[in-house]
Amino acid sequence: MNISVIGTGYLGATHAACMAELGFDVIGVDVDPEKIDSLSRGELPFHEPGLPELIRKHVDSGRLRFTTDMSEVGAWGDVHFIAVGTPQVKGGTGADLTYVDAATTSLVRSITKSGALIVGKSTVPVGTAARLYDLVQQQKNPGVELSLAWNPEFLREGFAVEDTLRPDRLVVGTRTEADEAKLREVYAEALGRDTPWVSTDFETAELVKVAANAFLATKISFINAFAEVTETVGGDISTLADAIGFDDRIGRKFLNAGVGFGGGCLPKDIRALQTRVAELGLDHSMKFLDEIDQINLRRRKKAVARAFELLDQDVVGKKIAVLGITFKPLSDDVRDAPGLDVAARLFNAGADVQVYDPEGNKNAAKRYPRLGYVDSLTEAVKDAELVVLTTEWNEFKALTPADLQDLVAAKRFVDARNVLPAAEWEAAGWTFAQLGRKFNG
Ligand SMILES: NC(=O)c1ccc[n+]([C@@H]2O[C@H](COP(=O)([O-])OP(=O)(O)OC[C@H]3O[C@@H](n4cnc5c(N)ncnc54)[C@H](O)[C@@H]3O)[C@@H](O)[C@H]2O)c1
Ligand SMILES: O=c1ccn([C@@H]2O[C@H](COP(=O)(O)OP(=O)(O)O[C@H]3O[C@H](CO)[C@@H](O)[C@H](O)[C@H]3O)[C@@H](O)[C@H]2O)c(=O)[nH]1
Repeated sequence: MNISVIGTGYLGATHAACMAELGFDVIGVDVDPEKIDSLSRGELPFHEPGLPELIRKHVDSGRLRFTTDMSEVGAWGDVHFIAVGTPQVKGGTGADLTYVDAATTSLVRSITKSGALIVGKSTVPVGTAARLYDLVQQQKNPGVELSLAWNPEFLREGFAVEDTLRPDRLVVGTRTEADEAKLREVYAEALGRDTPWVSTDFETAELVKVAANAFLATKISFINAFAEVTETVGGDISTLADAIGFDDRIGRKFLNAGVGFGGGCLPKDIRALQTRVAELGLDHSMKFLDEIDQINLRRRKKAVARAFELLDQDVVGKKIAVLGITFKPLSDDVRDAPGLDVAARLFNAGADVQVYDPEGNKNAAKRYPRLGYVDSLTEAVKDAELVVLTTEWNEFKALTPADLQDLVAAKRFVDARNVLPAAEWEAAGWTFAQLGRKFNG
């Protein structure tokens, strides 16, 4: 079976390489020639653990190729996955579907192989698959049988390869048994490992994806709302999370309080869901997600407020080291990253911000070129009046007071991810603040 993947970003490049790993011949298609050049050389243009090795392996074996020319896959592919971006629309809160629409239209026009199946993987508002199904039927070439299915993706950046090869569930929305059977064939190896297979209609498949992300976002903002309370009355947010997490109906995962969620998925997906549901006339059903968003955004302001408190409300000209700029560890992705937001706010307030992230500096510099970027933790913290930890890379989680005390100008630390032992830092003479703990100055 020949497989094409349209869109070779974080999702598409991973999916293409993993499909090759499962034994298929794969072509990845993208409109970005630089991305395609890099992938064709076997080089991954972004950071994702384990993926460079897989891309290299299958480019070398000849099983994986990349092109900017859609017509190459039209006569060749049996299954075409759509993995292009669905970012937040500029100036609004809904999903921008122009890339999905453009990719589908140009793909459909190029397909000459009858019996091919187009499979949407991008995260889309409910109703998109049905609309695209009609578009496919209207625009397909004469004499060509073509169908469409929706197969949302649940991979996490940082674990993308593992999550694709060993997914915790597979969800497929189809309109015919033949389409479902074809997708079973694609995923036969994963299913051999007892992966739950959820076969459903288009609408459920689309909604499962955004429901999962909305639930995860809600869990994070739930604990962060309690962090606002413990910051005021005292108490320890991590102990609270541990204690409720022992109840396996609740579970401890995604209850880490801190500077909140970011990335290319959770923030835009909860906004797009609310927007879509309101469009459908159900203004109130997802209104709570607005509060989830607001709680999350307040966490970034709180991290900045803590920095101000530690510097006696005067940040102008003060050197502040910001450790971690990506939205989470093991990724170079800075889309809607809380750390980058915090760094930019401190810079805009007049601080001399020096950022260090093991993988994210390059992407962050494209968005905020005026921040200072350095290549090591040591350079970032040297002579700093304040250190702010915003992404919990292992390198930062392993820090001890002794590592920094001779480098900094003043022993002040904001741990905005609550990953360091506060008592130890305080005992070593640091003015040490976390989110979700009362700060007594
Ligand atoms: N990043 C993740 O972890 C993840 C996980 C699950 C689902 N998703 C969803 O997957 C989709 C893609 O996300 P991403 O993070 O990979 O985005 P991305 O921005 O990294 O990649 C999108 C790619 O699509 C390409 N593209 C745009 N228009 C195209 C066209 N007409 N033809 C061919 N290529 C085109 C872009 O050049 C880009 O390389 C989104 O809907 C996202 O919500 C992402
Ligand atoms: O307890 C927690 C857990 C996570 N986060 C933050 O939440 C964000 C998102 O984390 P995560 O969900 O691990 O990252 P993504 O790679 O964006 O993955 C999410 O978004 C993807 C795209 O839709 C989905 O496929 C995944 O299932 C879903 O977890 C990050 O900023 C984390 O720092 C917290 O603040 N506290």
